[in-house]
Amino acid sequence: MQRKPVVGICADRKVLGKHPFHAIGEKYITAVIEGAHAFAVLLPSLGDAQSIEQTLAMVDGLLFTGSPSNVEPHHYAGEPSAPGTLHDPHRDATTLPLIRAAFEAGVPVLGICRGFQEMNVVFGGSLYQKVHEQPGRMDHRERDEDTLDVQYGPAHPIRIAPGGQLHRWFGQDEAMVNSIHSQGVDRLGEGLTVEATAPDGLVEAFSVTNARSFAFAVQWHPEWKHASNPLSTAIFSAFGEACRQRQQQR
Ligand SMILES: N[C@@H](CCC(=O)NCCCC(=O)O)C(=O)O
Repeated sequence: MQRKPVVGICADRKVLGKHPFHAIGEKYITAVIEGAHAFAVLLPSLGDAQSIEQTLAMVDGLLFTGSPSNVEPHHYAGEPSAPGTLHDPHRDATTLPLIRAAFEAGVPVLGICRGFQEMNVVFGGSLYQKVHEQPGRMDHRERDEDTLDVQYGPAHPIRIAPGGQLHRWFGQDEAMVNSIHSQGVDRLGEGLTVEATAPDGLVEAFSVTNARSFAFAVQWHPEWKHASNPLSTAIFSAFGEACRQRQQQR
């Protein structure tokens, strides 16, 4: 039997009822299985309770997903969050060091939405906490009253940087993407290359310059109905291929 590459997906820690759970949106799991043709394993967000070294030895790639929670601002010297902001410190304590270690070990990393923001922070970047309150920026949030198909449907165009990895995978200069975020890149991290921007100039995708392997992140949600979206297919195919190459090296 041809074993598939193993992709670890870090969970959100959330309290359901009276107990904490570790949860991952099914759309991320199915996109790894179907889009990257990989074997998905769910990783708990318990900080250093589990060894990063052992995690990296078990996987051929890592996916850092979106989440309604925000990265705690102290990780990027930001102002305290507005009262009532949802955070997930257990996830921060797990993903931020894991992203750094994975990059240094040459393990393929794909970041989506919150995962994109986590990667920017790991490389020394900062976040707008409310993009829509920034002069000249669009409102990148979804509308609560809309259906999922509308929320995750096309919301705005992106300009894809000529000569970049995304342009090489996708082959076009523009695409429509969904938009489900209140936070966004303020200062881009060190050693990151912009791969796509929104009409208001907000960074929508970046790669890690000179990375040993796949190290790419997007602000939008390519996992949503990925198979019917050529841009999503291009991203997950490239990620899956990088994970297969890692698997062959193990
Ligand atoms: N909380 C951050 C990131 C937003 C985000 O990841 N949204 C998706 C949530 C649901 C899903 O996983 O699809 C922000 O507000 O910018």
